[in-house]
Amino acid sequence: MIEVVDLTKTYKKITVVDHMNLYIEPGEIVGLLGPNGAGKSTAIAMISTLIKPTKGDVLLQQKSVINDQSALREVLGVVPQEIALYSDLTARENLQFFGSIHKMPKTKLKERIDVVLEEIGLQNEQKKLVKHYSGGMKRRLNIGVALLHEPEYLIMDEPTVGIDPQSRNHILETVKKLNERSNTAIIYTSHYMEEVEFLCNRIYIIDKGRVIASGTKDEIKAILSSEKTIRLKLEKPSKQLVEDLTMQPMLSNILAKEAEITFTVAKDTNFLPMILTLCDQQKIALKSFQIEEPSLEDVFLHLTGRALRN
Ligand SMILES: Nc1ncnc2c1ncn2[C@@H]1O[C@H](COP(=O)(O)OP(=O)(O)OP(=O)(O)O)[C@@H](O)[C@H]1O
Repeated sequence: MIEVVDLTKTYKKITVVDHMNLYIEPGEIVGLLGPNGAGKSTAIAMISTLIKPTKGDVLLQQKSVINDQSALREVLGVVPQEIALYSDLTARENLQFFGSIHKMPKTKLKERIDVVLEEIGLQNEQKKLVKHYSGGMKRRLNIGVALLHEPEYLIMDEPTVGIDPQSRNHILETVKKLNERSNTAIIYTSHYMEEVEFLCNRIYIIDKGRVIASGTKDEIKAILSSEKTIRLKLEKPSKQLVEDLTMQPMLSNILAKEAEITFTVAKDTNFLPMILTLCDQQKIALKSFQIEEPSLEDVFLHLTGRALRN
């Protein structure tokens, strides 16, 4: 098990990771969900011992790895947010180069490269130069590099940023299969709620360097058990209606996106007559209204008053 205890990082008096506590057990997928700048990358740079914490500790099997990283490096793979590949080499050559850093024996390395190319779905493209790869293929190879030494734990820092939806799905499926087939434990950071919901057994919601909620999806959503989320679909966007809704004390977390408005209300509130009256007064056609299951996005909004993504 890897444990993070009161992990803190301060740059020039600004605390960007603030007494963070979390753990990951063998074989599980844990999500760190938070908006840009929440401190996720800084936290995982400390967990993977790339930077030193100002305070706190990282433990592997209850032993600190801050001053002696060797045991952690053997069992941990890190997929950085930035692509770290040689673009004038092929995929196979990149894997050979990074494998040689791990000082793996030649035959073992060849075996691992074949397995990894299969895991990331690049067998047929392995002889292409990386500079001719799509963004999604580069991201997959970036993951492959971290898998060469068969890590028990893998940290992935926003591995789907900046790629098309199809490549994104491919990466999500790769991560899921990797966990199922090899039982690799994964710490997955993202600001995409859908990815974290799809992949993770447990989730830590991070904001301003702090863990503001943690648990299974159901445990986290239970934070909102006394509220319901409503989605209104209008014929066309209405600024006036959004303003009027904002004035209603029974509604909170009002978000408008084009002709859709969402808000939360206490579970037993009868809000519908008020909405119908407002639409009637302003001659707004209401296409539909739905009561929704709360999402992790709603929990974030409830806890911080801000949306996860702007
Ligand atoms: N070396 C540094 N010196 C000063 N401030 C830093 C440094 N590294 C990070 N920060 C600040 O720490 C905060 C957290 O950054 P971090 O990259 O960890 O967030 P994040 O959640 O990973 O966001 P993103 O998804 O944008 O990478 C940001 O405000 C950032 O500007």
